[in-house]
Amino acid sequence: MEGLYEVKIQAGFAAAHQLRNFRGKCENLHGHNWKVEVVVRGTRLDECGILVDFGELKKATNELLEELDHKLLNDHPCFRDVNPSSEHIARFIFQRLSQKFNGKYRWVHCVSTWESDNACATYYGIRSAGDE
Ligand SMILES: Nc1nc2c(c(=O)[nH]1)N=C([C@H](O)[C@H](O)COP(=O)(O)OP(=O)(O)OP(=O)(O)O)CN2
Ligand SMILES: [Zn+2]
Repeated sequence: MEGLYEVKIQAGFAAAHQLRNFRGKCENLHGHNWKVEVVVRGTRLDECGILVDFGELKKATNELLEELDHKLLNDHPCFRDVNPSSEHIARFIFQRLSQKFNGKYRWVHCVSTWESDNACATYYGIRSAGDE
C-alpha cells in the first residue's frame, strides 16, 4: 500500500477587516488574532528523511503573513475584489505557499485560518494528474 506523509505547522497574525455586504456586525471594522495552520502532504522524503523542513515552511509562512500583520486586510490587493473572509485568507495563503512548495511528490494540501478558538475556515487544493 502506498503511504502518505503529512507535515503541519502553525503561525499567526493580527489584522483588521470588514466584510462588505455581510449585513451584520462583521460589516463594521474590527480585528482578529488569526491562527494559521498549513498542511503539506507528499509521498517521498528527501535524503535527510524529511518531507519539508518545519523551519523552512514556518519561515515562508511567517514572511507571507508579514504582508497581512497589523494591516487593514481590505486594503491588500488580493482582497480588493473579494472580502477578506477567513475562507479567502486561507485561499490566498494556500496559493502563495503552493507556488513555493509544490512539486511532483509534495504539495500544500490545505490551509486553515482560525478567527477565534471556535471558528475556522479551510481551503483545500484539488490536485489533478500532471500537477506539480
Ligand atoms: N464562514 C465565515 N463566517 C464568518 C466569517 C468568515 O470569515 N467566514 N467572518 C465573520 C466575522 O469576521 C466575525 O468577526 C466573526 O464572527 P463570529 O465568530 O460569528 O462572531 P464573534 O467573534 O463575536 O463570535 P461569537 O461566538 O458570536 O461571540 C463572521 N462569519
Ligand atoms: Zn471578523
